[in-house]
Amino acid sequence: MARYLITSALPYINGIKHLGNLVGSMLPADVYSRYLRLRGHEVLYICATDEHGTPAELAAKEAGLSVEEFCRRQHDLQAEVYRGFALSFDYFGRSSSAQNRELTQHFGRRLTENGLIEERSIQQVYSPADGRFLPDRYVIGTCPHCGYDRARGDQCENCTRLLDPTDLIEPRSAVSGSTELEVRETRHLYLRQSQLAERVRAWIETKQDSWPVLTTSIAMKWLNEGLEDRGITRDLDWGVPVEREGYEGKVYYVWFDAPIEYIGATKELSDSTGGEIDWRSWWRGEAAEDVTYVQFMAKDNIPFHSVMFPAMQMGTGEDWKLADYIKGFNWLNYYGGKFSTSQNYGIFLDQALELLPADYWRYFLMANAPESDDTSFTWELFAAQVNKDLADTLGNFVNRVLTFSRKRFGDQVPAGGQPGEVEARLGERVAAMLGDYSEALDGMQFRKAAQALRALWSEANGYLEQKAPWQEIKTDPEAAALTLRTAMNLIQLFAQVSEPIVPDTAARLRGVFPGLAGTEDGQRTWPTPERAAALDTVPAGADFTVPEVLFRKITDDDLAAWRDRFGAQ
Ligand SMILES: Nc1ncnc2c1ncn2[C@@H]1O[C@H](COP(=O)(O)OP(=O)(O)OP(=O)(O)O)[C@@H](O)[C@H]1O
Ligand SMILES: [Zn+2]
Repeated sequence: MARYLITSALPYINGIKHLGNLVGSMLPADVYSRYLRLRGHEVLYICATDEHGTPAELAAKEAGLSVEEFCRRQHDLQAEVYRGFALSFDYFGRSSSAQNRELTQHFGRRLTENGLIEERSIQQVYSPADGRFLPDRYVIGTCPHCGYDRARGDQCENCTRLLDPTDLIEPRSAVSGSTELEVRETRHLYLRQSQLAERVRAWIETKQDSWPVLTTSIAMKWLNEGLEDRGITRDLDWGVPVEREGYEGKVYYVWFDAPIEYIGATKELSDSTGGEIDWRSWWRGEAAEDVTYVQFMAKDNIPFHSVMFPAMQMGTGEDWKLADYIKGFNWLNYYGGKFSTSQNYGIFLDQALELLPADYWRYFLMANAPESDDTSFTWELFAAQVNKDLADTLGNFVNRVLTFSRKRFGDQVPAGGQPGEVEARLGERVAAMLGDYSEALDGMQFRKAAQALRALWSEANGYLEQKAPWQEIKTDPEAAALTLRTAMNLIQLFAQVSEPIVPDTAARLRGVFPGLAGTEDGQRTWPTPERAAALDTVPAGADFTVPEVLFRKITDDDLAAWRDRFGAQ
């Protein structure tokens, strides 16, 4: 048994997230966590809402709420939606917590003591029309590197380069649209990343062979462009206060405190258990030496996690746990463009759950995860895969086997004769496919994992077609009984191994054999190849029940209505 610390990029607080956020961070982290738990490992899966920064402040204002109240409500709404998607966080915290404030200030102090934070007088964009200094992302203009005309003052979404607002060509205020911007002098703290660049580079170089190319290439691109010192304070009220004279009305930049919240949330959990779970044992020095720390995020977040956060951790001179693996994702697009919360574009998680239960989405998203490239959600593809893989392959198999067996042999698993050649070969193939599936999950190859799971479902259908118990029963009821018992063992295997990707369905499949040992929470395990090949976990005579139809088909009418509702072109 090993210890795994898993974190997924923190969802920002500005509204319910969309399918892109889910597939690019939380869902793969959940699938991996569930798999590792079934493998018997000790897993701590941590996530939280990212609550600081100007967008939260502005959204609160628009909602007529104090920013504290706005964040509290939005946190609860997000938490509820994630429960709906069966995300198995061990803790879902809040970056505005007292724990995070304390840790962020601690990081600030340590970095200052080590000479890695310095004060600079800078020119900052002030908008007289808005009566305020504009935070970087609230200045919009043309990217000097690639010419993208809606680049934000902190980062160009198009070429991922980090920017300063004053780099932008033809800048304007994102708050009021005003182009009458002034540049005024103000003082801010800078993280001297340039001093840490070589240490970070040396660290990334040790990961070149094992991390996804997407991750290391983005990290290296950043380092090769020259790691510049980065402003880490902002003129805002909402955030972690900077403990320094003259810094009243300034807070730490949201990208400074957000990754620290991975630690903060662990401490929130630790405190909520009265110290029973010791946060230090996951994050500090020797106590955390046996921990494997895996982070999940999409590509825009990779620079912060592969370079800036580790630089901060190293810069403290303390023994913080660094990421052992960073799994990065490309974009999931919705028709022509990127899903976007701020543009209200695509399908949002609450809407998705109104249409269909979580597993339909979870399966589709993992089968189409944007791993090697961007991928697209289309309603047509979604309907086709749900209908074929979930309804026709898995759902139909389960339903046919159980209803037919009940009709001919009653409410217990029929005995039948000894497994023959066909069953032996089936067992071998199933074990091999399970091997592929496990390997894909071990390697965090989620598309491959979903494919391998589908291959197992499909193998079961192939077996049933080949044996055709509805024919066998006419001449050899014993043979039909053997086929059905074997098929029921496949159902039981699916109940075990489908859990990471479609956990609610797995729970319903466990309900098929209510008395079976080892199916309770905390007792479930991952089958060994031998156990999978034997196909004999469910004995003859065991009770079974027939579940309601597992997956409903998406009809042409559904498709038309959903395309219409969400806009699809
Ligand atoms: N279309 C997408 N496909 C895959 N991952 C995405 C997509 N959009 C956002 N993400 C990821 O979701 C995670 C949470 O992001 P966050 O809440 O900050 O939203 P965001 O990136 O600002 O998205 P949006 O642009 O929709 O507001 C991050 O890891 C981010 O990279
Ligand atoms: Zn650009």
